[in-house]
Amino acid sequence: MRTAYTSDQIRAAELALMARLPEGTLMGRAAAGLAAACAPVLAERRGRVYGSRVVLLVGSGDNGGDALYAGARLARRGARVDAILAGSRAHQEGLAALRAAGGRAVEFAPGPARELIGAADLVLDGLVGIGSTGALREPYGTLAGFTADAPGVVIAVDVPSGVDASSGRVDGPVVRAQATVTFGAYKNGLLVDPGASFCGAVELVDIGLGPYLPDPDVAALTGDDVADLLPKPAPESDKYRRGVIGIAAGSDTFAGAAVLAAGGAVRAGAGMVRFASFEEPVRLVRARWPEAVTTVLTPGAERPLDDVGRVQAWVVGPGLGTGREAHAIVREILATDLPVLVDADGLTHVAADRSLLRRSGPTLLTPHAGELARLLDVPRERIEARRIEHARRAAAELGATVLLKGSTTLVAEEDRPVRVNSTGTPWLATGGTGDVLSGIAGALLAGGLNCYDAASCAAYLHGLAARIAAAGPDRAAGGSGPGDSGPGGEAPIAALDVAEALPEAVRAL
Ligand SMILES: NC(=O)C1=CN([C@@H]2O[C@H](COP(=O)(O)OP(=O)(O)OC[C@H]3O[C@@H](n4cnc5c(N)ncnc54)[C@H](O)[C@@H]3O)[C@@H](O)[C@H]2O)[C@@H](O)CC1
Ligand SMILES: [K+]
Repeated sequence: MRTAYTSDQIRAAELALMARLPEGTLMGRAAAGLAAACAPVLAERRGRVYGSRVVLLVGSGDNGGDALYAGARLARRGARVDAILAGSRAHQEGLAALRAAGGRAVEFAPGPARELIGAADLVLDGLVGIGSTGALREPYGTLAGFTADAPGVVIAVDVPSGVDASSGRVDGPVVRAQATVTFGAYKNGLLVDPGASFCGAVELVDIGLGPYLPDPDVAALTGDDVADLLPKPAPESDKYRRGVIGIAAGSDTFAGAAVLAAGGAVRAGAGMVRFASFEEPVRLVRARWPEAVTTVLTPGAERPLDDVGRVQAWVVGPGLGTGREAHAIVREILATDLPVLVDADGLTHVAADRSLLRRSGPTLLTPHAGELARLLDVPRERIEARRIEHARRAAAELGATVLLKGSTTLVAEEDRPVRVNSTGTPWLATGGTGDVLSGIAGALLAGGLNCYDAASCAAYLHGLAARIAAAGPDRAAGGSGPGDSGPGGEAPIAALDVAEALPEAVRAL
């Protein structure tokens, strides 16, 4: 499990640790780790540290102090190090250390700053770290802008300046780093978009904070965690014990969603899939997934699902439509005390009538930002900008587990860390992949996982399967850290490809 924390949590842990150590110890550890991460970057560009050019962007706080001390270490190894002092003050001991090591420091001025950055092999962003509040002020914003054209490598100190460490929010100018060297523990903003997309590869430097950290605010499952959580068939398992998932999806207009949701469930290992819907989706599901047991629902029936048979969990909503008949299906399913996953059109019914969510069984909602905007009556952009906050709020307000889809998918449940998914590829942003995700999560619910684990394992497998489908099985296994997904060398995928790659994803865990 990879865990992450808010700035306040980190600061409290640092204070507790600092109280037991001589002054300056933590910053010394941080700077040593930072310099150690920079040296190979310089060696790669120049053959060695000696003679390379390093520019430090130095803000007025301790983040700048880290950059100055690391710069001093690199200067002692023969790098030419120039610090650009952006704040009204700078960390005095750090500045003295840099000067003593032969480094130089200049006050910010636009022309010279741009020239220095343009000539640097490495730019260290030490403008602000966990002490940042709000959008970058001037001249920090201008300096962040200059780094966009830097020909050298940009490494962020602790957090890319402009990214809010606690939320991942980005409100204005921001440093886009190729790598981020972070101290003590991951910060939420390094794992959650939009912040995560500015971090590059994240390297964690241990400064001894571990014993002082509280329960994490955010957590990311690893492949090992998912392997441990996944229900496994035992020798005595039969299809009922492995979990029967009921899926109510598709309509005569949107029949394809049904095939995709059923495919996700079949390939994710459901013991049995019972599929119930209107005539056209049933015909298509039967043709594509003969494994599914299908029921055509009687239009206008008072209890449309009476003939479906027993299930252990339900998925309702993908492509189901927003009319009266669909509403009756959603209502009947939510009236059971079974675990229910509500997606897509199902969420529209729930947004129009929240009383549907007052139920005895567990509920998993799987909205994208637009659907969550309707559920919470909040503008979509605000949700995109503050994803952790809104996923958490939705879970509390709606009394459900909430899986918020997006470039970093989040799973929120009251009183638990928000889980952030670390797998995926930009190629996943294509129609129908959400329906597959519903089927996977539904199969895991029916298999006995609770909503929180089913949602986070489903998101992980879905992202991994997408990578495998996009990259080909030989290349895609392994590597599942945030920020290391990318479309390089990958090919477009269709939603069913993701379902088909699920067995390979499970094998690769
Ligand atoms: N506290 C500790 O024990 C350790 C802290 N470390 C470093 O210290 C950092 C935190 O240092 P600080 O608490 O001094 O805070 P920062 O250095 O992150 O930033 C605070 C300074 O930036 C200014 N500032 C805040 N928001 C701004 C904005 N939007 N635009 C422009 N200026 C802004 C503030 O006026 C203040 O002077 C960490 O991120 C990490 O890099 C490390 O050395 C490890 C040990
Ligand atoms: K920084």
